[in-house]
Amino acid sequence: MKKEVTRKVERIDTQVDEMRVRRKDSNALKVIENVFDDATLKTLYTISNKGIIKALGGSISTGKEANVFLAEGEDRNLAVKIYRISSSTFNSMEEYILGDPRFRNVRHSKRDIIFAWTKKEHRNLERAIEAGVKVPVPIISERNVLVMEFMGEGERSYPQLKEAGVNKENARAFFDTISKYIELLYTKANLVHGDLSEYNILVDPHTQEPIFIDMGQSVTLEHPKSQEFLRRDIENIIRYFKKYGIDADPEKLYSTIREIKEKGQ
Ligand SMILES: Nc1ncnc2c1ncn2[C@@H]1O[C@H](COP(=O)(O)OP(=O)(O)OP(=O)(O)O)[C@@H](O)[C@H]1O
Repeated sequence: MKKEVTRKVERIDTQVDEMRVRRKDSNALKVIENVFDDATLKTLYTISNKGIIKALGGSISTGKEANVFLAEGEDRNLAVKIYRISSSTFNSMEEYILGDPRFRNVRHSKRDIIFAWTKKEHRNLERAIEAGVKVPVPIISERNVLVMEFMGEGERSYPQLKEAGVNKENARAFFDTISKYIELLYTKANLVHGDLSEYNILVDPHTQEPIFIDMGQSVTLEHPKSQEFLRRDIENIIRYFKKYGIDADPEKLYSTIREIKEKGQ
């Protein structure tokens, strides 16, 4: 057993090294080193020791505060989101965490905020699923690493809504499902996504089903800015679909969602 674990750990080490070598001459080297600091490598080992990740694959995305990698799981591919400890947007993270009663006891060191943020994304995804919203299934979160279901085919993520071929014929169906998801999140999960746009929604090309992603910043309704965020999410979506002939009133959708919530209380 011990040998097996060592082998897995070595494999991740080699892969990280290979990534470093491959990117040696590029600016991306700095980013890779920022992601795989020693503590993060240790966290990846812990997850690998649990048998969840068998091998780490290529980079899927380098975002403002996190990197997403493909990984080989027990019997399917996984997405591994690693929040960079050296994240530059930490201050805005703090603002979201501090307004959330679920994190009242979190210490305010940068690391603790980032760990809480990772846990928050995991829990938000779980709550979204319970409410009937399609999101990647979270599998484990440890410190700054979140492992989840890979929403893609082969080694490629599903396209973002923006690239998913929305047109005047299919726009209504997309819009209705997305509006329903915003409503379900609010009324059933007590959550507001908080950063919804054509970039944070993937589309399964086989079923044309929208998938919400990036729920680290999603807030509960007690958050002082939850109403502002809900309005903004609705406005972003309505703005996007306007060019495909959907004419919806953001204020009306906002009030409808609030009414459904009040009736259900
Ligand atoms: N579970 C997943 N399955 C497949 N691809 C994913 C998954 N999660 C994220 N991705 C890919 O990684 C990209 C970035 O993910 P996400 O938005 O969660 O990270 P982020 O660091 O917050 O990004 P940004 O800073 O750009 O907002 C997505 O657009 C998507 O292409």
